[in-house]
Formats: sequence, structure tokens, C-alpha cells
Amino acid sequence: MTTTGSLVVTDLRVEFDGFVAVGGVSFDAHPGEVRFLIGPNGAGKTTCIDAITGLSKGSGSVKLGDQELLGTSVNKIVRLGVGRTFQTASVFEQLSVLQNLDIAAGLHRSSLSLLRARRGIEPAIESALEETGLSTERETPAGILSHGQKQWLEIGMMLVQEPRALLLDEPVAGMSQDERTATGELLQRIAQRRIVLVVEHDMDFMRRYASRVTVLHQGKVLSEGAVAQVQADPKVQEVYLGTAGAATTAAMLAVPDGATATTDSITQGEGA
Ligand SMILES: Nc1ncnc2c1ncn2[C@@H]1O[C@H](COP(=O)(O)OP(=O)(O)OP(=O)(O)O)[C@@H](O)[C@H]1O
Repeated sequence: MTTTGSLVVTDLRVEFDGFVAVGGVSFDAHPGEVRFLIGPNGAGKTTCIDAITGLSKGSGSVKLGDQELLGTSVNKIVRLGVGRTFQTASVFEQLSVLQNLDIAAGLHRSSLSLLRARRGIEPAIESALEETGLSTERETPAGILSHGQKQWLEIGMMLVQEPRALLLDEPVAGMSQDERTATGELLQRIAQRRIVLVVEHDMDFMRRYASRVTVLHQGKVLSEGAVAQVQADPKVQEVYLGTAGAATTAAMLAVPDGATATTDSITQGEGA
């Protein structure tokens, strides 16, 4: 695959007062794959996303297609088509699902199209409602949605801005098993035409939905490849054995569905 339209991170470095949080990380993500960034607590995953989205200053290079993102303002990075979610969903709780989507879509509208938009539901909003499974909840105040539905609304709020890349920080944290499955399937649908990069601690979720994985450890890339490759990497096993506790280790080493797993009791590996 060419790198046109891909997200390419090269030698990314982020320091906080001399502390190297990300020390020369390179990876790429293409439309058509669900790309995962995993690693123990403090590995530098969120900092990578912060640097890509302009929230933290970094050196090296982050390119979306031909466009360099490092040194670009947060607002311009959004306008260039990079959306992100945070660990806690940030929706307007008093407003309905539709109103939340309308506001998110408004961020990208001209004043004229804002006036036009008032006359009906825009196609981008309709398709975000459908894609996220929230069509029947359009009038529901966001505050009374389930935890999973709030996360999907936040994803919908990115989709209405028609992003080229979606970066998701721990999207399934706190979700039920059914919500995790629905979220994995949603991400796979979204990834058919867009770049999807997921930071996640849930190893079972990663094993089920990742196309490719990059493992970070102490601000550097420890391993990279398909799920099976990364699971078989002794360096990865050592880091998870050494730092992340038995649950994550067992989940990390478990083999994908259909084969005999090393444990059948672990479905949600936690990083802490
Ligand atoms: N604003 C900041 N100032 C100082 N240090 C920071 C800052 N943000 C992150 N760090 C440090 O950088 C390192 C990487 O943090 P980061 O949040 O990127 O890790 P992470 O892999 O996302 O971890 P977690 O899974 O716990 O969210 C940590 O040691 C963290 O304490």
C-alpha cells in the first residue's frame, strides 16, 4: 500500500521538562486496517496521540498524507481531518444525541451552510446516527445514554466532521461485553475508508479487532506486527510478565478465538 492518505509517524519524540515520554517512535496506519497501540502504563501511548493531535509538542515527523502535522495548531489538525476521543467521553449531557451531533458538525460548517442545516438533518448526521447505531436515540438526552452509547456518540461526533483519521484512547474501558463487540464492529466499519488508531489496555479486544499492533514500552517501540507475531515476541511477553500483572499477561498470551487458549478465564486484560 502507498503512504498516500496514511498516517506516518517518524522518530517522534516528546519531552516534559527533560523527561523523555516518547523517545523516537515510528509507526504508520493505513485506511482499511484497525491499528492498535498498546503497552503498559506510562509507555507513552496517550502522549503519542497528544503529539499527533497537536496537544503536546513533539519533534520528528507526523504526516497525514503529504501534510506535516507537527508544528500545526490543534484546530488546523482537526480541519485537516484528524479526530480523537479521550479516555472519558466528552458529550453535552443535557443536549440530545441529535443536538450533540449538530454542534459537532457545526464546527466544520460555514455560516451559510449553518443556516441551511437548520432546515433538516444533514446527510452526514444521518449516516453518523446509522453507523453508530444511535438512530433510535436521536432525541434522547446524552446524559441518560448508557456508557457504551456515550462513547458511540462521541465517535459519531467525530464522524460528522468527516475525518480522515480517528484516534481513540481506550474506547472500550468500562463497557459491557456486548458493548465491546458492538464497538469493535463499529471500528471495523469505520476503518474501511478511514485511518483508525486505537490505544487500548483490553487485550481480548485487541486480539479480536486489531489488524496490526505496535507495542510501546518506556517511550519506545518494543514490537510491531500482526497480533500473533506480537503475542509470540519474547520481548513483549517479558514486559507484560514484568510489569502488568497476571491478568494482562494471560490475556496477552491467549491465542485468538477458535484455538485453545492458554486461559479461558481472562476476557479483559487490564493494564494496571
Ligand atoms: N504533561 C505531562 N507532564 C509530565 N509528564 C507527563 C505528562 N504527560 C505524560 N507524562 C509522563 O509521560 C509518560 C507517558 O505517559 P502516557 O500517558 O503517554 O502513557 P500511556 O502509555 O498512555 O499510559 P496509560 O496507559 O497509563 O494511560 C508517563 O511517565 C507520564 O507520567
